Amino acid sequence: MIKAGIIGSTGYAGQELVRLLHGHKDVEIVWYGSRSYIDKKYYDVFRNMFQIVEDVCKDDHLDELAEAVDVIFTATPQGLCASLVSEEILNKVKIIDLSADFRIKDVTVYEKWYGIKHASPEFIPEAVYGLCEINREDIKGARLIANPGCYTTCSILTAYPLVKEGLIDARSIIIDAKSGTSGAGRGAKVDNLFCEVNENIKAYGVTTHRHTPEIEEQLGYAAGEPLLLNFTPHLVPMNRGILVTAYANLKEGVTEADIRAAYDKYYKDEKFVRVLEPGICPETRWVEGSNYTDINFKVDPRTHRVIMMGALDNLVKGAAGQAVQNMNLIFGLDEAEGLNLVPMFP
Ligand SMILES: NC(=O)C1=CN([C@@H]2O[C@H](COP(=O)(O)OP(=O)(O)OC[C@H]3O[C@@H](n4cnc5c(N)ncnc54)[C@H](OP(=O)(O)O)[C@@H]3O)[C@@H](O)[C@H]2O)C=CC1
Ligand SMILES: CC(=O)N[C@@H](CCC(=O)OP(=O)(O)O)C(=O)O
Repeated sequence: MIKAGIIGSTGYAGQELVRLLHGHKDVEIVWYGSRSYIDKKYYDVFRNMFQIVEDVCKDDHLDELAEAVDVIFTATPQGLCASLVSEEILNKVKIIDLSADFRIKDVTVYEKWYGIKHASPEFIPEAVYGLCEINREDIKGARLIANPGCYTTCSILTAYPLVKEGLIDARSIIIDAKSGTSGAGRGAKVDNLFCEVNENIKAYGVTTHRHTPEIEEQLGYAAGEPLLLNFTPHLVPMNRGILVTAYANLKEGVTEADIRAAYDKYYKDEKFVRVLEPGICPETRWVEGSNYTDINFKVDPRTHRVIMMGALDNLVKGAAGQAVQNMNLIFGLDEAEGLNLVPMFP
């Protein structure tokens, strides 16, 4: 049995990790980390866990935690994981970080976009960007995983095959993305109150959102050269879900068949990426509660652009599901163990 500890088990991403790991036959959660609910029963925080989880929430005594578990998930605000990582800890346990601390390879870029000082930049080079469909082999041998987030997973998976195959002008990409409110976390903020979010849709972080350099970096690797793009997120009044609509100029002579062949090449054997039939647009409701990313595209012959579309559940493939997928790879398990979740509706 793999013993797991979750720092930040009482946040939105952390509670989803608890739910998924409970359905995982090879994992036992032995540490429910929290900051605000120490000594409280976990089910008193999340009543869906009544008679399922009897444990109490614990403070994060890292040394004790590292002795007790094989893997630590950090589902905590930016900067926290970086402050915990050390050679000693990594020699004892694997760390799967759901925050952005180790996602960006250039620490000056991280510090500029996040506005915080990185506490352990010496571990950035060894961290593996845990986008399983793209970095599977590297993940298997990793001690430290930078688990990609919701907007970035959806954006990168949606555009990756066309960038990698050189079918689009990679410098012409525009990504318009929408997120449900759980993407903003459980902490109380005026902007996320019901009356602020309900019956409204708004763009935010325009030209400045911290996910922009992460998407640029990863798609830049696929393109074989650095690239710049526009990324505009929107907050929409639903609980879960990310929808990406991305636009790019097609290279001369590229056909619809070329594009479909590229998606097939990268995703036809991928369990968690579903390329939809022609004419069907991805919708968040058809992936909710599951680890799937649904993807499709349409060519506009008038403008000679391709419109790429993707949808996923921000708390599953965009966070906890992807973290479990990474853990499965690291520990040599079936990649889909604990993740055979049928999307729920409504
Ligand atoms: N929400 C989402 O859709 C996604 C989130 N992520 C990432 O996952 C991480 C968590 O996000 P999310 O769950 O939304 O956030 P929440 O605000 O919902 O939860 C944050 C968690 O971190 C804990 N925490 C906060 N500060 C500290 C601290 N100083 N020491 C220890 N624990 C602390 C909180 O504990 P307590 O409750 O006890 O205060 C809580 O359990 C973030 O880095 C986020 O970027 C990634 C992908 C998607
Ligand atoms: C709706 C909302 O506020 N979303 C968050 C992103 C979600 C998240 O937690 O970020 P990561 O995916 O990088 O982990 C934001 O815009 O900052």
